Amino acid sequence: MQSNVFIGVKPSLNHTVGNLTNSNEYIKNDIFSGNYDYILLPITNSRYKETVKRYIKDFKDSQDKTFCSDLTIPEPQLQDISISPFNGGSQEEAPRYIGLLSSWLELESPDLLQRSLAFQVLLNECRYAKYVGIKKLILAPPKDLVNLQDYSQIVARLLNSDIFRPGQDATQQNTERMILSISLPLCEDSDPLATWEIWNTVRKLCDFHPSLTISLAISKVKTPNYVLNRWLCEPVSCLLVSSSIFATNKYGYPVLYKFNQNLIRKFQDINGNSQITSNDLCVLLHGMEKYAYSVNGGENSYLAYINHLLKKGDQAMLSECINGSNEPYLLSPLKPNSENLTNEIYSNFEKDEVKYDMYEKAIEKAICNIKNFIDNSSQFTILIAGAGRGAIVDKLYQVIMKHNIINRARILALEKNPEACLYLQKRNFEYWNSRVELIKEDMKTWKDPTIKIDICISELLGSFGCNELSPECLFEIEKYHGKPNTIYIPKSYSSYVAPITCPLIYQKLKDTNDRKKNLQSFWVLHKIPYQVLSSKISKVWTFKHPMIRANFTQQYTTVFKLKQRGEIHGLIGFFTAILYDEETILSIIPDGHIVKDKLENYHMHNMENIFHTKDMISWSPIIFPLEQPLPIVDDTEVSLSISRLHNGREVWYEWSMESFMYFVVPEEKVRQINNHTSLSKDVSNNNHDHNIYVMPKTKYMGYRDMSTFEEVTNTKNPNPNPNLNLNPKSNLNSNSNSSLTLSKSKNANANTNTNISSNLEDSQQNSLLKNKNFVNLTTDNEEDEKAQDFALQNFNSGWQSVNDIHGWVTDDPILAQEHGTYIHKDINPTPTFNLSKNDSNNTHTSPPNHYLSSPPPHKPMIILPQQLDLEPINEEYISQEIHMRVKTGSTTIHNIGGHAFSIPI
Ligand SMILES: C[S@@+](CC[C@H](N)C(=O)[O-])C[C@H]1O[C@@H](n2cnc3c(N)ncnc32)[C@H](O)[C@@H]1O
Repeated sequence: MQSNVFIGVKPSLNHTVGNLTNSNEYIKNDIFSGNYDYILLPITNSRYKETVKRYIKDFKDSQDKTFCSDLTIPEPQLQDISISPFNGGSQEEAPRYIGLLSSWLELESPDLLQRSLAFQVLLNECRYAKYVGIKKLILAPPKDLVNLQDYSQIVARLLNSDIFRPGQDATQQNTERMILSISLPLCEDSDPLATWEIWNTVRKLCDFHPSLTISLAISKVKTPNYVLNRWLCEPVSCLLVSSSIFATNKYGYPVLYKFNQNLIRKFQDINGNSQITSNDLCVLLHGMEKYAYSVNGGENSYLAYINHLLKKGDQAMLSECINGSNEPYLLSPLKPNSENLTNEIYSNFEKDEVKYDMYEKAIEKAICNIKNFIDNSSQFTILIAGAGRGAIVDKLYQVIMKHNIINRARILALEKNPEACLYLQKRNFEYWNSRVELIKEDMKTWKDPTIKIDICISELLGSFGCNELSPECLFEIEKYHGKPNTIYIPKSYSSYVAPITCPLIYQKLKDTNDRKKNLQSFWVLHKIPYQVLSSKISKVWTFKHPMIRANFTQQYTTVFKLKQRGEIHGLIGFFTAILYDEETILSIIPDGHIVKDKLENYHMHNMENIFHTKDMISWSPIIFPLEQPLPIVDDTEVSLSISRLHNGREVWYEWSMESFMYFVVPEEKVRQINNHTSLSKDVSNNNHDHNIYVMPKTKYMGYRDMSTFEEVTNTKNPNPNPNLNLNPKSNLNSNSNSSLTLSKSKNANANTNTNISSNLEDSQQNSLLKNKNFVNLTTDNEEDEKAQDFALQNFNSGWQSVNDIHGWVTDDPILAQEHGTYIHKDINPTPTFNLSKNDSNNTHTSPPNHYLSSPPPHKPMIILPQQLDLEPINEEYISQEIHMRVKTGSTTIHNIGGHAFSIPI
């Protein structure tokens, strides 16, 4: 098994400028020797930029053309393009490119002409890229966060052009899509989720277009886990790896810090699970020429190192694959009560040795227990309710033989699936000595007054526990065949939920024909990345057997705390089942989560069983999606209501959520508000002065766009959350449900620390590299300490890597110093392929060009709370602060009346 992660390179300027033959040689040598899978090159060069600028100037000067619609930007000429169109079109011959779209364009310009120009240039570049067979294009990030909508509008127009429409093959199946990938840093130092938020905004504005992806620049410092986990859920096309984030090992070879090795490994692991075709991950190396002199092995040693990391990852994935993991999927849950399972499904189930071993253990415990209180001569009856093809019957038979009680045990195997019954007949004859009585019945209607059961064994559990109707099925058995002391295996099962972000699922379901129905149904998701956003997973209900009363309907309301902002795309659902006792528990709750049950008991320690049953593969989690994603800010509280409903014919689930945030206000101010209005009243009706002060304790939320900033500073009452203005006449007004409630709860403000680990490569790279005689990358622990951090101090953030990729450089030393960009005087506008072969008269007459004519686009403006003009805070106020709970959003009630999905009884 291979992870399908590719390696690409942005060739150094030395290679791409100057001697044309050299540049071709570079590309040919490295691509064709199989070292690099991709080369990143600009689609057009600066000659095209000059042509376009001249054209726009002429356009402005001309009297008769004044409308943007009159503007038609010329397509690039041969001298304007950097990627050869002369590769004959055959896949074997063609080097594979990732195209870099022009970064000098002003997508967010207030000048409509500039925006029209930007769109047309990009369209020309995309069209050319499609012609030469490029599948991935990288677009520079927005330069100005005020105008994300304008930037996104151009992106959306591109994506909705025919260029990004997937081709059709002869069978009318979708073929590969062209990918447009926006480059951004993986993490923003001052606000780790800020760049994710930029991406999320653009992606939403572009309506989750399936061709829109992200290319992430890795930084030199450790990315907090919650940020990394967030990105792992996104459609990431490229990891931009600058040479400046490497350190050197004791032999002087470049190596990545342990946390960045792990980061690449995690992306490698998840690659291919994104549900997006033609989006295989590419690790893109760049800037190697800058440090080639500082490392052993020169530029090639970076490539060797990344190759080595990926091979190691492939090997690890191979061993995981042997342990049962497979392809990602999103499936409608099985309904074994109303539909018959196929042979293939049974055989897949039966591979799960862990589950059957746990059943065996539980059965043995139950039989030992029964032996204790039934006298030696008495018989007892054991029923396997829903025996399938007999895997649990096998286990029971083994236990009975082991305890030598075959003459005392009456074994009944009940199954309603006629095909599975054939299997049972065969096994009974071949393996069970015909000691098993087969009953071909539906257990809900099976009534034999002569049979009372001592042990009832079943496996009617879905990913959410009760969703395969175990309660309804077993209740009928209890009613007609139970005894007061019948042992039930499982004896209880519980369902759990947590709010998650899972944009890939939302994107997938949203683009289906029956969007509304699909976004209100529940699904089993396997190996598709998601992130639990809440601090805890909540137990919602438990079914116990015997049930005594037919309480099939359940309802649960709970509150989750969500520390980091994001978007909720649904609820993830898990189950646990106690088969016999605390030692025989099945659980699909992923490890490392805190579980909250109804009694507010928090299980963390001494509850090993609350973690995922090791190596059990039968069940994947379930997702209850949201029809519209619910956006949340930092420190949000989400209230959830979920119900299991039953009308005698069907069972279905309904779910809804509301989000709230807390504002910290001095009690004095609250009293002022109170004097004007009752607190539970709709805020929009209040007309008092909203002179609410923001306490410095309140965590800053989200990046701020400048317009919001200006607005709040003008009023001298800055509100640190751009998503919610406390003035009831503005934002809250739009939500007719908005209400204010008071709580004395404390504001949780823990910040995640980012530690820079100095753990370096500790692996057996030697063996891999033995056949490469130029390099030895091995380090050992002792030597790790001596790792040399050779990169320039300034050059380690993701933004710098993004700048480097897009050639956002300046020759102005002051700007360079200010923005951390390196200085490079000139980027030659000549194309990188050899024109002379085809057009010997062609000369390159463009003037020397500085890539930037305007100040370099660098880091978008991110304003921190310290920079806000806060009112001085009196310490006394802090002791008297009150937290105001403000509703920030709500969903509809999903699947009301079971209209989207229900499970027939
Ligand atoms: C999840 S499978 C488990 C099969 C088997 N016990 C095993 O673990 O390999 C559930 C089985 O219960 C059967 N089943 C579900 N509902 C039933 C019902 N109402 N009456 C009889 N059998 C039922 C299904 O046909 C299926 O074979």
